[in-house]
Amino acid sequence: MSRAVQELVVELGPRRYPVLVGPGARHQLAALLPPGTSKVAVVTQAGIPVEVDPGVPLVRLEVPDGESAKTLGEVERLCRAFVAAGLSRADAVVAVGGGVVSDLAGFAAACYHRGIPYLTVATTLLAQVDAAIGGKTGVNLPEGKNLVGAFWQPVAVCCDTETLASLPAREWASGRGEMAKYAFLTGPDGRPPGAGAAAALAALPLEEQVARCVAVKAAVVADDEREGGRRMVLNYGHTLAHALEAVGLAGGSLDLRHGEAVAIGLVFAALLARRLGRIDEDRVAEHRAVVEGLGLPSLPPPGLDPEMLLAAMARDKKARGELTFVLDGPRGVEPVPGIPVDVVREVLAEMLGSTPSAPVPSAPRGGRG
Ligand SMILES: NC(=O)c1ccc[n+]([C@@H]2O[C@H](COP(=O)([O-])OP(=O)(O)OC[C@H]3O[C@@H](n4cnc5c(N)ncnc54)[C@H](O)[C@@H]3O)[C@@H](O)[C@H]2O)c1
Ligand SMILES: O=C(O)C(=O)C[C@@H](O)[C@H](O)[C@H](O)COP(=O)(O)O
Ligand SMILES: [Zn+2]
Repeated sequence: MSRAVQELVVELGPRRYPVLVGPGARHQLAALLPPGTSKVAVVTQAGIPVEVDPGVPLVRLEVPDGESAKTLGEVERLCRAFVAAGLSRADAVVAVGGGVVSDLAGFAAACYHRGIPYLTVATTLLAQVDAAIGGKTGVNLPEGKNLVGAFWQPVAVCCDTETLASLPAREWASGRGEMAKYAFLTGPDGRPPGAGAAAALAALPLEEQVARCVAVKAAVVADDEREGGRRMVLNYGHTLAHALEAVGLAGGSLDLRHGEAVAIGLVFAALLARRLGRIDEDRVAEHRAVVEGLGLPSLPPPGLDPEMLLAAMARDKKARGELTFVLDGPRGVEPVPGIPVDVVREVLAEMLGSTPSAPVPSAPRGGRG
């Protein structure tokens, strides 16, 4: 069963769409295009060895590698290439890549002609379990991550697990950072969220791991498409993660993948929840054990300026005057507004003062790296 392509659905009424998960899912792309599509722009990166056949003429457009490619300038370049290719509202954009490609191509599709259809063939673990689904598209500003964007749902998503064969080890680990997040949101098979859920997820065949994460994300998105409330749980670990990434983008020597930053952010959120009396030390240790067990860092690299991180966190999109953090607690993980900056500063000092411990690498079943 798990080797076949499964079809999950993001239930959004007239904009509901399928997410195909499994080996060879990309070969169904042609059948997923909106009827009447006459051509597509395939947006990808030079280093991604994945070909797609949409069954209609295509123009192949490459975007640069890395987080620094998520810029408004790159969106303009893409949109001008769409004009050059004669793309109309009857055509489509197909993103073939990881989260950088789908965030960029999705946002370009959302803007071009005020919105044309787009589809994603997700080729990283992180994109398959998270970035390709849910319709958050956008780019960074020098001031911070994902500060400009749109909710623009894809027409369909292919999570073709065959494409992961060429994924570098570090990108596998980064994808597991988002999977660690899911482990604290839900407990599959009746287990409570946390270490047991992470172990249960990791024990599944790869296709099933991806499908479980997609199912969790699809349910949350269907319930709260535009992040009025519950969807914020998908941002667990992201308030510090985005600040770390923003500091990296601002020219520091920080080199963190998104999933690595999320792993550190999950542990930070646990420390903050403990400081606020929401969880105990054992639960913090559980967060550390989960991320380290997945081969991910639980502490930021040394030498970071806490005030730069605090300034970046103040620009988080969940903030409403004071900071909003997604925190674990007696009711599980939930958004918590009104977190005083001094408390965050104190917990940050605690974390930055800790001695980094080496992550313990271990690959889940079906995962490489
Ligand atoms: N929109 C969302 O809901 C959402 C969710 C999570 C993350 N994100 C965003 O996604 C981005 C991170 O995405 P990512 O982790 O996929 O990183 P990425 O897109 O930068 O890809 C990582 C690297 O893997 C390469 N690559 C991709 N597929 C490959 C393949 N099959 N074989 C070999 N190499 C391959 C890429 O060229 C790149 O060098 C961040 O910008 C993050 O903010 C968005
Ligand atoms: O889909 C969501 O909602 C998420 O928050 C998923 C996150 O993993 C992802 O990193 C997302 O891009 C963060 O969005 P942002 O709104 O905090 O920029
Ligand atoms: Zn994320």
